[in-house]
Amino acid sequence: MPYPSLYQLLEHKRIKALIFDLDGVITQTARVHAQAWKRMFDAYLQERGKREGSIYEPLRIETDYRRHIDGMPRYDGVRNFLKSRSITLPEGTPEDEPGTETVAGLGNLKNVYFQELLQEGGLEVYPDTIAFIRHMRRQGYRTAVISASKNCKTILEAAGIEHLFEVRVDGVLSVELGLKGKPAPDIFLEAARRLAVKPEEAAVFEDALAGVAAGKAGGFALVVGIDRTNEADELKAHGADLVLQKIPIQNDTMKHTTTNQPGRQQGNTLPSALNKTSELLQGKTPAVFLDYDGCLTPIVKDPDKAILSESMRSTLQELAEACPVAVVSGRDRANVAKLVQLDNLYYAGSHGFDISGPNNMHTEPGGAAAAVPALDKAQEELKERLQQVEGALVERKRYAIAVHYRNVPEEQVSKVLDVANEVLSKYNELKPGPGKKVLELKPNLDWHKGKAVHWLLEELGLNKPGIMPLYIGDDLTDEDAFAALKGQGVSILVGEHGEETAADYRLEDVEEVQAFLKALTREVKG
Ligand SMILES: O=P(O)(O)OC[C@H]1O[C@H](O[C@H]2O[C@H](CO)[C@@H](O)[C@H](O)[C@H]2O)[C@H](O)[C@@H](O)[C@@H]1O
Repeated sequence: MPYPSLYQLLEHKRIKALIFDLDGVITQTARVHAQAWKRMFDAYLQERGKREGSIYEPLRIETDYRRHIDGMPRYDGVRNFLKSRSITLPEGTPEDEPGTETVAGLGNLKNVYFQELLQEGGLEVYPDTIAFIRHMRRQGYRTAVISASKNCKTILEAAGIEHLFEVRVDGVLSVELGLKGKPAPDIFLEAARRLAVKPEEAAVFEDALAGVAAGKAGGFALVVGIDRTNEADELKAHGADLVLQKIPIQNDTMKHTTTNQPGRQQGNTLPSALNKTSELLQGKTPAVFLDYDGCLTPIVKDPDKAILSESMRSTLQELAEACPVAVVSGRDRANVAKLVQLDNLYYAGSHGFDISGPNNMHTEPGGAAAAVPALDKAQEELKERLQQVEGALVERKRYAIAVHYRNVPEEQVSKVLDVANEVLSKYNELKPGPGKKVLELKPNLDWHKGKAVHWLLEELGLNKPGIMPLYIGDDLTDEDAFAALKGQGVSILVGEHGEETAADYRLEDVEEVQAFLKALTREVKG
């Protein structure tokens, strides 16, 4: 069997978040650090050798630096390397003059040299990593950057890439939180905690030996060793599951699109579903699944004002008399059922966690009840912290919270998102979900609209050759349902959501959805 690719491993291990070391993985600063260390230590060792009449042995980057310094917090690096030369110095304090003969003083001098070298040589990123991060974020992966360096923020800003990471855990924060340096896993675990994922759901990307060891020790699902210095065996020996000299973006991205996510494309390239009802049904009876906002009603500023038109209601009523119809919504189930006001439909609310239907059917197949205490607490904190932000709206559903920012002034949006992410990071029971001008906090469970659709098909006895499942939706959350119906049914995207889609057809807007549903009813009724 061929060696699995990075993308296959990410898919296979159901990874949700990617945590990147900075120096040597994202930015070409690892060798700048190495030069700064060498400059500082060589001068110190030479002077010390002269003073003590001993032989001066310079710092060797390939061995001394890689084994004893690389990836570690600044003062740990000083102490560790000196220990390897049997030298012990007083600790000193962070305020020590650069060059003072203390651990802190030598570390401070190294930082002066690092800043100088950065000024002289400029700052370069690794384009492969940046392209990969951009690509994966578009696929919905969450991203964090970690670094033992206290210069992390400055470097990210100088490179203009700080926006690519939702979470940053750096040398400054590590000191504040008392995190142990690599090879201890603390820094990676803190990043995972802030991303609200478990280590088993995250991949670590590291070039330092101490860093891959830290990823391994943290129990991360995948530790990718980035081999910039021809040390594949060493990286593996320290715990890397996969070693790459460069992150493959071109080929693997193509493979990812064609094998793992078949048929994904831009929404505006899809054929229209209008006037194609008989072609789509292939003589079968449809089972129709409909999203609510943006599909049955236009998107409006106030979620309470997304009222179903009388005419759409009668279209749905007639369709439901001809075949099974379900509304699969991010909204609260009771709320969406009240908006639709038809009792011969099925309703899957809170993104499919809460399902009801005719004859008093009510079930919660995703197992979200355990997340309610976390949702309650998160709701309370969000309401409290966002009440002063103009336009921010916290909408509680039974099994999700929507933090709406559609009406928030542009300059305040990042504040709303920061608060939402911060609250989210406190609860392992919750995970984020994207939407249209909304960030949702959902139960951290493997359940979504696609699973709800499969569950309904099975439960209603619709998993049979004579049935053609049809799903119509406009949002990113509907992509789970589109993907779930691949090869079994037909998916229709309404309008655009800005990302590639797994849908087969498109409809422009709510009017076209209604025209399509009317044609469908005519087709089924004959
Ligand atoms: O799955 P859906 O039925 O499409 O529900 C998704 C979210 O829809 C609502 O928010 C969206 O529509 C609002 C009204 O048009 C709009 O103001 C908001 O910006 C949109 O994100 C609803 O409020 C959420 O609870 C649903 O999750």
